Amino acid sequence: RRPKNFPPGPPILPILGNILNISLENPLKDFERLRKSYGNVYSLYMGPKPAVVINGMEAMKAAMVYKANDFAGRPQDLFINETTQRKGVILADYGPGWKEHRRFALMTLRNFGMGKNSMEDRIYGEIKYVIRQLETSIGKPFSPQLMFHNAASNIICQVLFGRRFEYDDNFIKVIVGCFTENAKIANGPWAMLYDSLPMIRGLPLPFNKAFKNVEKLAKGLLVEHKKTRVPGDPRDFVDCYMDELDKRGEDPASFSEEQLRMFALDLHFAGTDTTSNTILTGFLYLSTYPHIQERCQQEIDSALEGKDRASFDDRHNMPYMQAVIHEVQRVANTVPLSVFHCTTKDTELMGYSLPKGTLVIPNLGSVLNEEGQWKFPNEFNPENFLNDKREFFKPEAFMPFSAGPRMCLGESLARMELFLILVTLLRKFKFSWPEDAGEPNYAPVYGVTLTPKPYNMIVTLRDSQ
Ligand code: HEM
Repeated sequence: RRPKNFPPGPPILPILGNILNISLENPLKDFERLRKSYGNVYSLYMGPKPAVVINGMEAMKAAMVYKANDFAGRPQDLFINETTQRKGVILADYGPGWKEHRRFALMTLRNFGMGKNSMEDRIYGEIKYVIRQLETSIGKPFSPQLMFHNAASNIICQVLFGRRFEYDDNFIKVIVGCFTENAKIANGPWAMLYDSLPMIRGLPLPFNKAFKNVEKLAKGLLVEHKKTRVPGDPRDFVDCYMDELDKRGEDPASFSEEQLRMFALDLHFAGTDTTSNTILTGFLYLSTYPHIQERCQQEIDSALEGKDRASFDDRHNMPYMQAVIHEVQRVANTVPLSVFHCTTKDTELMGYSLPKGTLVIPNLGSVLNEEGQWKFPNEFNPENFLNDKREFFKPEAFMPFSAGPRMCLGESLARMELFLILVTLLRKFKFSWPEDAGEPNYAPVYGVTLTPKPYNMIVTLRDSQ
């Protein structure tokens, strides 16, 4: 039975809780159905463990922003905690170790924004390769999945390790291979069963593969850097962290090499699928909404006239492009259930009582298409981000990066990538839907990140190029 004044939800079965009420393969539709029955804040039992699902902007802000400290924890007893050996930043609990690492990452990423070898340069370094690949595919059906995945991976590698990797490089193949496999396990029924039924955790079941993968990943990650770094002259994020370790000397607090290994893997993981799936969603819509693509191109041509390349600052002269990118993020709903949170103390939300340690699932998708928050909640329409004067504006319900103290740490990098990649490619190429490809299917494949179904597009050089 639910505790007194706990959010309502479907009847709870012994041992199983509510796991039969939701599809373990894709719970999003079930979450929507349950919201209709039980309201914006309801509860589900994953086996014996209660979870509270938060839906809609009002409840999301009430938790993530107005009661930020109460809701900024991360659960510590899930399958994914085991896979990260309780290190890194994404899953770190709310406390001094998380705070120090988050602050360090934000500061380091901000510093990379400036000067020689800036973030923009690092992103352009990779865009060159994307252009080269598109040029070799002119006129033929081309599947962009792998290309954008590798590009996003390489951009974050430029930041972390100061270099990109050829697409068949063994180092990156191992990282990507292990992550892909772990993401599949973490999304699949085995992880859900691991979390719901503690008695099966010691058994030799498929989830054990994920723990082995992480050991394989961490091994050897820093070897090359340690050999080649010049203290005090950092080339990249890893060097900056090592300098910080030197600076801290005997008293490193929460900083350590083990932390750095998991931190780097965290950032690579968080920065790859998210960005690449958003870009893929962008090209899926742009190639099937040619009139929107053309309007973007007209604006790009005029805003960048006489310029070699776009800079992130140019976005201020491109309200339509900005609206399109934000609308892509809205419909992409790339991280639909955010990262799970946890209450840090006994608290209240929308009149319900939530004890300390309650697992919280922020249903970001429910805000991104919430009736009443958007002019056109259920269609792809950049007007959602344009006001009567045709200026770009950002409705409060735009929360693909979540909100509050745990919100995405890579937001500024991600926004820069989306802008520079989309603008540069749209300036040079036209993207069309192949005539024989049938109706486009916009329904994504469910996972920690939503992925568009594989598709082909036809790339041609624009007349003006
Ligand atoms: C379009 C791209 C991206 C989207 C939609 C996205 C979305 C998100 C979301 C929804 C969260 C969870 C926030 C929460 O728990 O409340 C998150 C966390 C995080 N993201 Fe992103 N992200 C993107 C790109 C990136 C990039 C490029 C990086 C790498 C620098 C990154 C690093 C992180 C980290 C480290 C966290 C954990 C923050 C913490 O727990 O304090 N993300 N992101």
